[in-house]
Amino acid sequence: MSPAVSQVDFTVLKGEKFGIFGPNGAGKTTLISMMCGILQPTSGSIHYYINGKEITPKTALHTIGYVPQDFAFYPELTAGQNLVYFGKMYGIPTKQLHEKINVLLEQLGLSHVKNKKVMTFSGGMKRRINLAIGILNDPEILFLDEPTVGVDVQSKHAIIHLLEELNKNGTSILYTSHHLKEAEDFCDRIALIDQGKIIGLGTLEALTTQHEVENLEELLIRLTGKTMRD
Ligand SMILES: Nc1ncnc2c1ncn2[C@@H]1O[C@H](COP(=O)(O)OP(=O)(O)OP(=O)(O)O)[C@@H](O)[C@H]1O
Repeated sequence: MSPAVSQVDFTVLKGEKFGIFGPNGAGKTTLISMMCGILQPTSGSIHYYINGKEITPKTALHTIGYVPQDFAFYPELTAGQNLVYFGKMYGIPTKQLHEKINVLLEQLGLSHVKNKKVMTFSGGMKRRINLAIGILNDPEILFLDEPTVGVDVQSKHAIIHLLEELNKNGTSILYTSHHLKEAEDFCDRIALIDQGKIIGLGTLEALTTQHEVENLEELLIRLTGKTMRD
C-alpha cells in the first residue's frame, strides 16, 4: 500500500495565502492533520518551522489555528458555550475571551444565535462557528481544510471576507478546497498534490504558463489526469 503522504517539503511565506489542491484521496487532509499535530505519521516524521522555530504540540496551541473539514464542536452546546470551551483550552484570559467571542460572532453574523445550540444551526452557520473556533487564538498561521464546503454564497462570502481580513492583519493561511474558482482568487501560491507527493508548486500564473493551460481546473486535469479516484 502506498503512503498517504511522503517526502513533502514546502515553505509558506509570512502573510501568504497558500493553497493545496489535488484529487480526492491525494493526501491533503492527511498532510494538514499531521502539520496540526492531530495525526501522527505511521512511519518517518514531520517537522515544520515558523520563523525558524520548530513547532511542537505545546507551541502549536498558541501559534496555529486549525479549521477541520469535519465539524469540530459540541452540537449540544450553544455557540457561546462552544467558543468559551475552546477559548479556555487555548488559555485565553476570561475578559479577553468574552470580548473576542463577541467580535467573532458579529463578524460572522452569528451574534443573534450566541445562546442557541449549534445542533439547530444551518450548514452555513455550522461552517461559520467551526471557523470562529479555529481562529479564537489569533494564530500566526491558519490551516483550513475546505472551509467553504457545502455552504451558500452568503456564508462563503462571509468566510472568505473574514479570512482576507485576518490575512491583511498578518495571519498566514494554508488552505485546501475543491472550489477552484474561489481558490484562484484567494491564493497567492499553490501546491498541487497527488498520491501523497507534490507535483507542482508556484504561483497559478507561473504554473498555468509552464503547463500551457488556462486555469486551475485545467492545470489539475493536465497534471493528475481524468481518471476518477477512490
Ligand atoms: N483513517 C484512515 N485510514 C486509512 N487510510 C486513510 C485514512 N484516512 C485517509 N486514508 C487514505 O489516505 C489517503 C489520503 O487521504 P486524504 O483524506 O488525506 O485525501 P484528501 O486529499 O484530503 O482527499 P479529499 O479531497 O477526498 O478530502 C487516501 O488514500 C485515503 O484513502
